[in-house]
Amino acid sequence: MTKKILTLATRDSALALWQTKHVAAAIEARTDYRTQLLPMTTEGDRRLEVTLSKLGGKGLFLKELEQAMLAGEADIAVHSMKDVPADMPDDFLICAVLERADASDAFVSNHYQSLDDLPDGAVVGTSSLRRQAQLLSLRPDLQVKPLRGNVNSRLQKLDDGQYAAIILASAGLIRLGFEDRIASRLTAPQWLPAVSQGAIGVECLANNSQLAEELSVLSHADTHLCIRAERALNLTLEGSCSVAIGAYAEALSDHSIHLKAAVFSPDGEQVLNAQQQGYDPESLGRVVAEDLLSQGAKEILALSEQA
Ligand SMILES: NCc1[nH]cc(CCC(=O)O)c1CC(=O)O
Repeated sequence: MTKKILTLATRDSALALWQTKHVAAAIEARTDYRTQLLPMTTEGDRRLEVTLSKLGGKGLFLKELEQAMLAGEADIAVHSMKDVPADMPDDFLICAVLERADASDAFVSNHYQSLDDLPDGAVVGTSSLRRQAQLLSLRPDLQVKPLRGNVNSRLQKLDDGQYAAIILASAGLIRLGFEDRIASRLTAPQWLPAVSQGAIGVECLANNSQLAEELSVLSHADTHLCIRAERALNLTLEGSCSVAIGAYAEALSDHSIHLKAAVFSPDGEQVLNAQQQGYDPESLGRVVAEDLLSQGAKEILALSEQA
């Protein structure tokens, strides 16, 4: 019998293609399916050079891929979980989350080893309010300047000399073969990544429960638990990637999860922290979010919406 072919919808950026080929290889190794890719340009990609930080978290990297699944042109879509909004439309579900890679942010510079090495008033590139806020909370003297585009074009802008340093996700750099550009890692608990950073997810139609079941073998149990906790936190905070929320969950040896999260004002002057350990990822995320809300997170996140 010939094997059935699964069509994987993907964005057409270098990073998205790497991630989708990674998922395709796992599917071919662990299921009876063969695979083909359907690369697409999403609205998020078209706006990448302009206004993304305002639009992030609204699923602008997903819509075209989801439409391809509804139209029967694709069976699944592959995403950076970081780009998947916490509240998914009812028609879709995440059927697998692969083992998380390095979740840290990377400090990338051609002249300096770390944040502490930067001279007074140095220009650092990022368009993420979360990264901006953490930079300024640690180093209020720095000048944070916008930096947009895909990973390759952001590195090019650093090399052009517009910035003393830039901040990118370590996972994206490593996947594209740029690990040697990482001068140092900004790691938890001192520095928190975005919700779901470093994790790749597979989305399918909610009514395709057979496929969802078959693809669940791709999932990494501990990663999936951690991502569920972080996403539950985001949902309760009504966060998107355009607001300054940092979160990082870790699975412990007794199968519990530890979740640490923070909410920042865009200028980094206000920082709320919360952390908790628990077994149920959804209630853990909610409890940590409620702790942050009781400390005034709503008011601080409202500052992000205006920024
Ligand atoms: N915001 C875009 C985005 N979405 C996922 C990654 C990197 C890979 C990942 O975090 O899984 C990046 C690039 C970056 O933030 O530097």
